[in-house]
Amino acid sequence: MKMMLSEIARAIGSKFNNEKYKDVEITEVQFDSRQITEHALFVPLIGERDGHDFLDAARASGACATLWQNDHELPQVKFPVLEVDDTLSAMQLLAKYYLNKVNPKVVAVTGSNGKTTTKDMIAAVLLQEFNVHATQGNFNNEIGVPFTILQMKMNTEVLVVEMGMDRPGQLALLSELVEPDVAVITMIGEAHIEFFGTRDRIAQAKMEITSHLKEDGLLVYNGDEPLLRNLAASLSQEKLTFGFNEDNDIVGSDIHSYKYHASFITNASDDKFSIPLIGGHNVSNALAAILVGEHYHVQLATINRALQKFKATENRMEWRKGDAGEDILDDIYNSNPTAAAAVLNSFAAVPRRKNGQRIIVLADMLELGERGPAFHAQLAADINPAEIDEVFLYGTLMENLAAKLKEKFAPEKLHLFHIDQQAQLINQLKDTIHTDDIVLLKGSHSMNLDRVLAAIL
Ligand SMILES: CC(=O)N[C@H]1[C@@H](OP(=O)(O)OP(=O)(O)OC[C@H]2O[C@@H](n3ccc(=O)[nH]c3=O)[C@H](O)[C@@H]2O)O[C@H](CO)[C@@H](O)[C@@H]1O[C@H](C)C(=O)N[C@@H](C)C(=O)N[C@H](CCC(=O)N[C@@H](CCC[C@@H](N)C(=O)O)C(=O)O)C(=O)O
Ligand SMILES: Nc1ncnc2c1ncn2[C@@H]1O[C@H](COP(=O)(O)OP(=O)(O)OP(=O)(O)O)[C@@H](O)[C@H]1O
Ligand SMILES: C[C@@H](N)C(=O)N[C@H](C)C(=O)O
Repeated sequence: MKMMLSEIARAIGSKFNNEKYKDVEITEVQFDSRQITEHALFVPLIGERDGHDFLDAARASGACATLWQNDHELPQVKFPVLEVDDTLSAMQLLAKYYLNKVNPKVVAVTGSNGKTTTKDMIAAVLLQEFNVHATQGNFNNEIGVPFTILQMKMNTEVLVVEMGMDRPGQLALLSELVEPDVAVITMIGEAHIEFFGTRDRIAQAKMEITSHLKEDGLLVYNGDEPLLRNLAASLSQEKLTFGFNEDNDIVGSDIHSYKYHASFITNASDDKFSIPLIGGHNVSNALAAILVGEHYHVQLATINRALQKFKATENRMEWRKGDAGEDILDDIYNSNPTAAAAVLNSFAAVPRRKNGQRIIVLADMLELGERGPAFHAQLAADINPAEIDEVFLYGTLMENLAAKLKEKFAPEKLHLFHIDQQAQLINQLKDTIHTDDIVLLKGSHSMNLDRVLAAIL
């Protein structure tokens, strides 16, 4: 971006500490002093710590102006300070101003699972024909979405923005901020169900993404989810569905999941598609991306090529090489019951290497509320001793799955380890894993499987 401070002040209804700063040029907006480059407007946010305490660090890194919450004592500095009531709200207001100034088409993506992957697929498809800016990583909340918008280049034609939520009302706020031209809902699972109680309420919260969908906008959603079909029925805007049931607008079929890719066909053409991720769930994500690509008149053959070579964000079913030579399927970004079941079935379909074993490492799935223990036990349905040779379960909630598996399978049938301490898990894995093994790692973000991964890479 490139904006003068005077324009920014007007956009957020703020005032300067000194008019002489009005022509200071801003090319970056950043809330973290550790990430600042230069010509940045620093936005001090209040979290566990107070960002206002890092103004000196921000200036040392190249910040040339700062917002300042007016309930904090003004800094006595010869430096542009723009006072505001709330720095996060001001950043959101500035993002909305900048979005209107650049005026790209906006594709907003949400869903219990698959947001980041589907966002990456859509961005790869639209990049074939447009200047695209997309959410980096998983920056998908009330901080991440405005931050993503403010990172956009002035020549952006399409913004592909991921929107996450874990409470009602959050997606309505983000929908109002971006006013999507296209809204995508990948699926409804159990992510964060602790804060909703039922999948119905999760679906209602996800549908908030359409609260500010443009009148001539489009909703693309998973038509295999009855909750979404029911909620979408009353929407006035155009709707398109994707899925595997015949009553969808685009139907995936003839799915083959291999080690490094999955292939499928659709009812849209005779073309065979291939994506560099495994599992039917990723085919579902690709179907959504095909619909969005076609909506923006990208040729099907071009869409196909883009999907074949798209790069997924790390820790999403990413194959890595372990230090013993084993193949590790890294799916550690997050976990919840539907995602875990989907990945377990995809992993079980990956052929063992010669003389090698299939090993799974599952860590607790968090934010599932009082049914958390039952959700963990239910994963036993997706673990078959004929397909899985070693099972490592990590975390207190995984005790429920361990108990269920012991109930189902005699010890000699299934090598099962339930471990509470991460250090012990690492040691046992190091003792167990051999060169020709394939290993799946999956668990909630807060279980920090990244440390386990780092120890065996
Ligand atoms: C508040 C904040 O900005 N935190 C970011 C900060 O973490 P840190 O621990 O440093 O924050 P503090 O609270 O200690 O510090 C307060 C501020 O001070 C700044 N600061 C600190 C130290 C310093 O030396 N200099 C500083 O300037 C600091 O930046 C704070 O602003 O830094 C981390 C590393 O950069 C950031 O990761 C952290 O960001 C928080 C987590 C955040 O929300 N970031 C968004 C950009 C984001 O989108 N993060 C996503 C995860 C989003 C997510 O979980 N989504 C959910 C669904 C949505 C739920 C929503 N309600 C929610 O709670 O998020 C999902 O399921 O996907 C990501 O990181 O991937
Ligand atoms: N459509 C889907 N249905 C079920 N599980 C999925 C689907 N897409 C992805 N997953 C699983 O969820 C994991 C996370 O995928 P991704 O990061 O794309 O989802 P997300 O919605 O962005 O997650 P988060 O809410 O944690 O940000 C994947 O590695 C895979 O295991
Ligand atoms: C960070 C938060 N939105 C989230 O993803 N929680 C999961 C369940 C976790 O932290 O593991």
